Amino acid sequence: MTNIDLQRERQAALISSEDFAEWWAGGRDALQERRALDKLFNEDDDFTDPQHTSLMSHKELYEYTLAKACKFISKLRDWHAAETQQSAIASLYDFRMLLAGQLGTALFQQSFPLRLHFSMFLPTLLGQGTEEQQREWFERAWRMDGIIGTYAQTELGHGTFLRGLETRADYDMKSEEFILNTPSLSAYKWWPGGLGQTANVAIVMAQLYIKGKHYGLHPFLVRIRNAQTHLPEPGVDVGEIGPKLGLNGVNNGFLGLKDVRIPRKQMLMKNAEVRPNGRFVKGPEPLLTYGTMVFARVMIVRDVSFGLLQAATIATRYSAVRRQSPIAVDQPEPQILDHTTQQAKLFPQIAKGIFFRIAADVVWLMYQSVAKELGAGQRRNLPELHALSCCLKAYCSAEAEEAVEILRKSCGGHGYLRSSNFPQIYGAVTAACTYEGENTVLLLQTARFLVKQYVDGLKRKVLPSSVTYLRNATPPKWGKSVELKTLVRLLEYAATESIRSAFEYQKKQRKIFKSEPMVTNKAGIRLIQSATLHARAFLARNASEEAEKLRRQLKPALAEVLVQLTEIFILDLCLASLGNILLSFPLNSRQVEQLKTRFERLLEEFRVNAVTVVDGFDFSDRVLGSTLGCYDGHVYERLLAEACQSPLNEEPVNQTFQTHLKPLMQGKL
Ligand SMILES: Cc1cc2nc3c(=O)[nH]c(=O)nc-3n(C[C@H](O)[C@H](O)[C@H](O)COP(=O)(O)OP(=O)(O)OC[C@H]3O[C@@H](n4cnc5c(N)ncnc54)[C@H](O)[C@@H]3O)c2cc1C
Repeated sequence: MTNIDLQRERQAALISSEDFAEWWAGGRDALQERRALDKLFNEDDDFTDPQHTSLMSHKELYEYTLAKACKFISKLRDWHAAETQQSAIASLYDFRMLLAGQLGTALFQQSFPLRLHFSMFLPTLLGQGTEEQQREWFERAWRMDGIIGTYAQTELGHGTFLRGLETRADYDMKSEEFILNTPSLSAYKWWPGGLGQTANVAIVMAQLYIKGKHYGLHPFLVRIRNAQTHLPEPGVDVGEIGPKLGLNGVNNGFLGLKDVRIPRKQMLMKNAEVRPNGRFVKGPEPLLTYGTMVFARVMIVRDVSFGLLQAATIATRYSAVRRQSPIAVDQPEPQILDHTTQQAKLFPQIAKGIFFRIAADVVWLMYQSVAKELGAGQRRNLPELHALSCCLKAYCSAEAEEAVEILRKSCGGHGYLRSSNFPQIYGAVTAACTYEGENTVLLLQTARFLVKQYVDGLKRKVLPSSVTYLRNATPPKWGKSVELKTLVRLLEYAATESIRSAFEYQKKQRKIFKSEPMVTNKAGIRLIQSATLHARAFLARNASEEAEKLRRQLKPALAEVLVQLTEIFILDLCLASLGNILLSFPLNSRQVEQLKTRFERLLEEFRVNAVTVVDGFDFSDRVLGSTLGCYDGHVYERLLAEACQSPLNEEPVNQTFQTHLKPLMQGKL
């Protein structure tokens, strides 16, 4: 039987969680298809963990995860082949979503070592291999026929600064081969997922040299382990980098190369070619490389929104079950969900998870249309897409990380237990702040684009749609009540002012420093703030446009709840940006008060539907992997059952009593 408080929450809700689930999944058919797929795995005993993976040793976790991952990929591939007939990239996108989505997470709370093969190795083959190379490698790699890949770029000494990478590939004209070397300790590749004991081929990013002349960084397909024996190939020093904060199923590795030879054809040559005679031929601008990066970043926004909503579901259900501290002296202990401050911790995070994913969907659609334009030789919209994917990846991952921490703490002490699953979720989300472009660096890239657009705006040029607001100098109009469109304009206005001020500051710095990088470095803090505000403005506009659509499309009760969430989301963005807003628009204390009051009222109004909304994300208990967040709300029973599973509880007296405690107490140690 379900916990009585959770039952009451569900009965009192004004919307149906099934309606919500249908909308969230993208329609009835999509929801049913996903559920059918979940069932296929959930009811298969091969995929049931014998114990919580957090109780396994590092080595046990790898071996267990890999075995399960192989069965998973094989079963999923059969299903996917039967279900879909699409282009390679669409297929890959779908497949990648499955791996990171409900199913992948339910089965692998700490991810798994074959993921890089799909998330980085295959997209890079598609993005950077010639058609001939794709024929030779992609088909086989998609089937994993003798190929398990990873992507090796980062080195011990360098990650962000790509020109600093030291691994080199020297072309040997006589044998028509490249000779790969990591010439120093700091040149060792470090971090690639699956590299430790899993992958047998790596795409290695290396500096190309022909007759001693340097031609920049290029991707090389390097066999690192023998396809039959899996032993490292001669000259290859490969291993795993050890336990991490999270994602311990991924088997991240290191790689040293000493005079490793590969045929000329194994440089991925879509963007640049080395001819047999050693002639270097630069291809057209590597536009599709950006495409691969955009793909990966959109995926990350989806991933972090997923992690955030897992955490929000756990914390919201727990807050309905947990009772603590009477609000009025003579009253019984309320559900902690009734404390206003608890609502302020939970509800904005639910809203963020929803609107981050919606933004990722929008950028993915943009990506598809820009990819078509690129095919027709047009690159006009590429810089906008690139900037948007950079700033959303950076902003959403940082916000999601913070949100998961807020949600963990909202569960008090129990949130600190591994069995709550917050540590694993946090480990996965925080990693996204660093990989695929470190967040600060991505925000700086976005800011460069923004300043350029600002300058173009001053010249009255037409600006890309996500930054047209930079040309709109009209201050927001404050009406009697707080309106969404006013809030969006406030954020856009604050972003414009911040970009303007960063631009002016750079101008001043140019009088002091001659070099542009020095100027950028000096203006760094302001530039990052501008990019952050731009992300907020974009997300707010996107959410308000979505709210308009929802009003028209959905049942009124459901639409109303989603509009409430939109308002919570945008008000939260405004309150977080209040300092910047006040620099650009003279809000008086009455208006600020209006914002705060509206926010608090919305929290109160949303309260009745909170549990139903998180139910509507349709996470199974397995996906949540948490003692605190199960659908039936039997939190305390699960906490005790999980504690009893600890290997330390297997025997009544641990042997260290005899060897250490007793001698200590007897003064005999
Ligand atoms: C879980 C995980 C998985 C990974 N998987 C892979 C993988 O599969 N393959 C792979 O090749 N790599 C992988 N990486 C590596 C990852 O891509 C790098 O860690 C990342 O690019 C950051 O580089 P770095 O570690 O050298 O950090 P650094 O660049 O050294 O950053 C350290 C600090 O310096 C700052 N900084 C650096 N440059 C600038 C600048 N220009 N301006 C301002 N500040 C700057 C950063 O903001 C940061 O605060 C993974 C990393 C993690 C954590």
